[in-house]
Amino acid sequence: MLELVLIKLGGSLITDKNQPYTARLETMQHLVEEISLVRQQNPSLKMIIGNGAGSFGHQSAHKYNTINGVVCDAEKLGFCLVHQDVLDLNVLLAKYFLQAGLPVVSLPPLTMAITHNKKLLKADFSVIENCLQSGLMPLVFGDVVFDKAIGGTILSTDTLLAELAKYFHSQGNYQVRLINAGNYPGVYDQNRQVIPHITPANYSQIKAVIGKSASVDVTGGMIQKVEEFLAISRLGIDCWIIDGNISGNLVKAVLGQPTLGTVIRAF
Ligand SMILES: Nc1ncnc2c1ncn2[C@@H]1O[C@H](COP(=O)(O)OP(=O)(O)OP(=O)(O)O)[C@@H](O)[C@H]1O
Ligand SMILES: C=C(C)CCOP(=O)(O)O
Repeated sequence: MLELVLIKLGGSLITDKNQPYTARLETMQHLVEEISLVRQQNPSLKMIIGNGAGSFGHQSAHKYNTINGVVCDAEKLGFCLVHQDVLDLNVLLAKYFLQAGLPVVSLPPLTMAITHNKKLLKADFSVIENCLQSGLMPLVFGDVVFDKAIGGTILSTDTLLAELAKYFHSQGNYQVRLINAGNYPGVYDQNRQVIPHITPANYSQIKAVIGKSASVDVTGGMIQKVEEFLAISRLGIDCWIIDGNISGNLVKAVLGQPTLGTVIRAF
């Protein structure tokens, strides 16, 4: 069995979500160093990296209401501007990976996925497969996508990584896990204590305390994330939500060692 870890570097972590268009460059560099350490310690582990849009794409996506459709000329221009914003942030991150000697290839989801009324309709992940087979690291991100019903919308990194996790899990030769590193220590309960485990069995008691992002965010914040991850956890894909600011946390989580945070699993 090959081990595949999908890693989301949250927009809340790699940008300051309360300051439009403000990247956290030192944090990016540090996260890249951690992923570099993982590769040194386990060269056979496959990784797919995804980065959130943070205070880049969420700003323009909010301004143009892109998630709800792309019909008029202003919305069409908005679609292109959002795409450019997510590319701009992704380029900053990609450069750190390449400087560290990690073979990442930036792959815009716009070119691989189509939705219908915001739900994934078709996806072609062959380029991601080819990357993994060639020993390269696919680097994806939340993006605009064409939508058969409403013209265009937003596909979040969380949704894309969950789809990719399902896709590779269904092939049967990968043991798949997902790690979400953010600017939060995990999922909080009503007393701001981190909930260690979320399962389909305890979710109904926890749900009420999980909400949207406090910043400009069009893709649903923590509640959307937890529900995406809960859905794939039912297939046996374990998902961790961890604090990416704590040095060494990402390395431990990706290598499968005990890590502080919230784990979402089937039981
Ligand atoms: N119970 C909760 N526990 C933790 N965070 C919560 C909770 N309820 C709401 N939130 C909010 O959700 C935010 C996390 O969602 P957000 O989508 O901003 O994260 P991200 O994936 O890192 O960012 P991006 O979407 O830009 O990639 C937190 O910063 C917090 O404001
Ligand atoms: C806002 C855009 C374009 C992408 C959102 O992706 P996310 O930051 O992973 O939720």
